[in-house]
Amino acid sequence: MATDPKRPKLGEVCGSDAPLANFLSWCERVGLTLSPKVYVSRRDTVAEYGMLAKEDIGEGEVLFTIPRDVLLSQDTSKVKSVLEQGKTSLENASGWVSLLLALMYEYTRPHSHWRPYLSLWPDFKALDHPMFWSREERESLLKGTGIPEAVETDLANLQTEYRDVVLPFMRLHPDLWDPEQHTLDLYKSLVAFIMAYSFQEPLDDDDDDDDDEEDKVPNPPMMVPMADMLNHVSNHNANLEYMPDSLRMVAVRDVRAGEEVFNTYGQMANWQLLHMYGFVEPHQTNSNDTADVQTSSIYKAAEQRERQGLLVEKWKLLCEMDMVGEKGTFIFGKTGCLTDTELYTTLKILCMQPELFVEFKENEGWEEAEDENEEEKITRSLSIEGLPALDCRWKQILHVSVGFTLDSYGEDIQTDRKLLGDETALANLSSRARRALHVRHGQKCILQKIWHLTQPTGATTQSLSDQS
Ligand SMILES: C[S@@+](CC[C@H](N)C(=O)[O-])C[C@H]1O[C@@H](n2cnc3c(N)ncnc32)[C@H](O)[C@@H]1O
Repeated sequence: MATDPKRPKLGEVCGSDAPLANFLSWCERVGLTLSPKVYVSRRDTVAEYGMLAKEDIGEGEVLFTIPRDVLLSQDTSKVKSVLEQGKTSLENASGWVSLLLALMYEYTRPHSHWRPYLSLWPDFKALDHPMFWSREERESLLKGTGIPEAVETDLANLQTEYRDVVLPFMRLHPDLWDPEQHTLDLYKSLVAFIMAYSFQEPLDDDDDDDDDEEDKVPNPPMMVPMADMLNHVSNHNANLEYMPDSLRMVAVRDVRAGEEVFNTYGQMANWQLLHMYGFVEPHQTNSNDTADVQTSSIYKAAEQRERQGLLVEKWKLLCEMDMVGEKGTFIFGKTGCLTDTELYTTLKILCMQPELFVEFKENEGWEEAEDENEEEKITRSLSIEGLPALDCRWKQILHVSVGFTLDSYGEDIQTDRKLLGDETALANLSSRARRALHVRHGQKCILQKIWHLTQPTGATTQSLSDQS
């Protein structure tokens, strides 16, 4: 391939980083093209490797292009045909097993086609997702955040998957895999690595049909060299586009020379960032931060209003309508409720007069004509601006359930806030404790706001910092 005279020389961009220089040469050989306006570096980035702008970049400019055959997936790995033959036995809930087997194979094969890329992967010992913390650490630092429960599920699933699906498959192919080398520990590290470094191509929009949206099987994850060098912030400036023959990273706004190029890993709340990627953004800057209220807390709060009444029947109907569930949650973001239709329907039914509820059940739904602006009305009424004007019975249920949620954390918001304001105390915290603090505090800020806005009218207005 001819050398582009505008391209920065390898030594210029990588200093003494031989693995990076090797990876960039490989990129040239396989046709992965990098704009001369960007470079990969470990300096001046938020975390290890990242991409920086060498010159000003305009919105819409392509930063790099990756041909599809450079992607590392179950469809491009050397073991592709074996995985395809065993497809039925490899089907599993997560849909990750085939990629995991492909990665275990390529990662431990000295002459893998992707070796220069694989050599750039971080040391797996450095991965610090909560799945590598002790259970006690998770319970004490992350109580109430939803992470301990999510991690327990992950760990149980990956162990079952390895024992029941992966091990039997490897034993059928001793020429390709060896359980002594491809251990449960390696499998677990690769699960965490896929969580943090893989990409999942969105499903085609063309056959968008709301009815079977839930039946659609998502695309399996894949590894995308170069794209996975980019760090994430919610206020990102680049985005990966999926083209028929290639993938390309495109600037979504102007980037000044010297600035880091940030991809987006999706609209990620801090609990999701910590769970899947092992890091957090400060709550103030993470516009996607959220907090959950368990549907069971709404039930408990409704019980205070309607001990003997129709509550059980109403809840059963809400379950049948898929508005609530045993482990369901209502999600609140910085602008209000994000699961607004579900919460609106729940509150409406819970607060319905008995005669109306009977009528509602008989009619199998609302009698009133479908309002075209209904969705907008619902979103507005459960937004931060709309909450104070909500029906006082709805507000009471929300207020009490949010109070239960705030009580479910290990410590109150003032304790967290004090710690965050004390630089010395903060510096003395372990990195895990610090990241956990950011997750908890962000969630509590959102919940406390909802708690405040749903206070019964006429209640003495306490200042936000007085509330627990
Ligand atoms: C797709 S990789 C990005 C490349 C990574 N920096 C590297 O050198 O391998 C994702 C990982 O980068 C780190 N990361 C990404 N964005 C970050 C951020 N804003 N703050 C801290 N760490 C970040 C996290 O460790 C995350 O698991």
